[in-house]
Amino acid sequence: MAARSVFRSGLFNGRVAIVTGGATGIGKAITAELLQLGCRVVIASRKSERLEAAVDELSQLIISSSSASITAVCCNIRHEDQVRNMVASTLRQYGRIDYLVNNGGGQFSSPAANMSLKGWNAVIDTNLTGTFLCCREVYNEWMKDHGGTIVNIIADMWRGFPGMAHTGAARAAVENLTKSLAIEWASSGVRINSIAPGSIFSKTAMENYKDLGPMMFQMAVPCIPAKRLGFPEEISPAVCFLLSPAASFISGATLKVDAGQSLYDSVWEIPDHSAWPAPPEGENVCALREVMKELKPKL
Ligand SMILES: CCCCCCCCC/C=C/C(=O)SCCNC(=O)CCNC(=O)[C@H](O)C(C)(C)COP(=O)(O)OP(=O)(O)OC[C@H]1O[C@@H](n2cnc3c(N)ncnc32)[C@H](O)[C@@H]1OP(=O)(O)O
Ligand SMILES: NC(=O)C1=CN([C@@H]2O[C@H](COP(=O)(O)OP(=O)(O)OC[C@H]3O[C@@H](n4cnc5c(N)ncnc54)[C@H](OP(=O)(O)O)[C@@H]3O)[C@@H](O)[C@H]2O)C=CC1
Repeated sequence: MAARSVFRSGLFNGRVAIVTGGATGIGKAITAELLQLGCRVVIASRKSERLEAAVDELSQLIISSSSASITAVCCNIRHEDQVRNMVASTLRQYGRIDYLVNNGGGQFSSPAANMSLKGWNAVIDTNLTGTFLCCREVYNEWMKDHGGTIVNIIADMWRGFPGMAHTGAARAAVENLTKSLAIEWASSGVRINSIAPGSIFSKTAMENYKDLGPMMFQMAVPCIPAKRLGFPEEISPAVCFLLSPAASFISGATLKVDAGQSLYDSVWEIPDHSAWPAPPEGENVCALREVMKELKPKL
């Protein structure tokens, strides 16, 4: 369960949020914090047993005097009809949608050369097309006429994402989509921003990678200036901030929540090799050869 929110209790009283992937990991922390702030939250993802368990657990956070509530709807964001149903059923239930958090998503780890078209498409459809469908549907059905705020969860793909090239491409595309929609939908009073988390540990995130999971998260630690992993409760306050009136002049932006990881080291090792094309011959190459003779530099 999430730590207590630092925001003013009641900040989101009477507001309604959809959080995709809201039953696990980062999404669960976002849901928990929104509930503590009085929001009525609809969590949406594919697996009904996860949704039910989260509703049972997180409803215990709601104190009797609060306007908060939590309900769930099964939705695979890759399917347009299910996204339409998620939005329509939220509007039937609550009559408004103030916030959309596009958090549902993920990928598998594989060198790009080994990715099948099916695997590539699964990741692009989930993270890019799914996010687009949710944004478009919420906008057309509610936010176009009433305004609202959207936060897209992306990833640390600023230097590419070797080992997860499909998700790097999809998340970079969502960052660009965020900018386009910030302009197209400004006249409706819609703000839209992205959050790019670093390596954030949760049991569900780790288990997605099966046996590789523990090692992947462990390998990331030396590449994080904080020298530790992040946790979902370190992402949710940033989401609440961007949804809140404190961010009323922020749109089309991306907030990195990564302890500086994107500025630092990469887990992807490039083996020593001699495959790179030789430099053009000339006086500088000759001079370097002379100077570095003893060190045997590669040219
Ligand atoms: C390195 C850097 C460290 C970096 C350091 C570590 C930092 C950690 C960063 C963490 C980032 C996170 O996002 S953590 C969050 C993790 N959580 C998630 O990813 C949850 C959601 N993910 C998923 O559901 C799946 O990963 C996803 C592929 C997107 C969807 O799967 P589905 O089964 O629903 O999709 P389908 O349409 O059936 O297609 C699945 C196809 O995908 C391919 N596929 C799926 N898993 C595969 C696998 N392990 N290896 C190869 N290919 C695979 C196959 O082609 C599958 O087809 P067949 O061959 O026919 O089966
Ligand atoms: N953990 C990390 O280090 C980082 C995570 N992220 C991103 O943050 C988000 C949350 O991940 P995290 O909490 O860590 O991991 P989790 O695996 O716990 O969360 C992923 C969530 O997305 C849902 N989901 C996946 N595919 C779909 C789909 N097609 N339709 C609807 N819901 C879907 C899952 O639910 P279900 O299986 O029931 O559908 C699950 O609740 C993801 O987009 C992830 O890629 C980004 C950068 C780093």
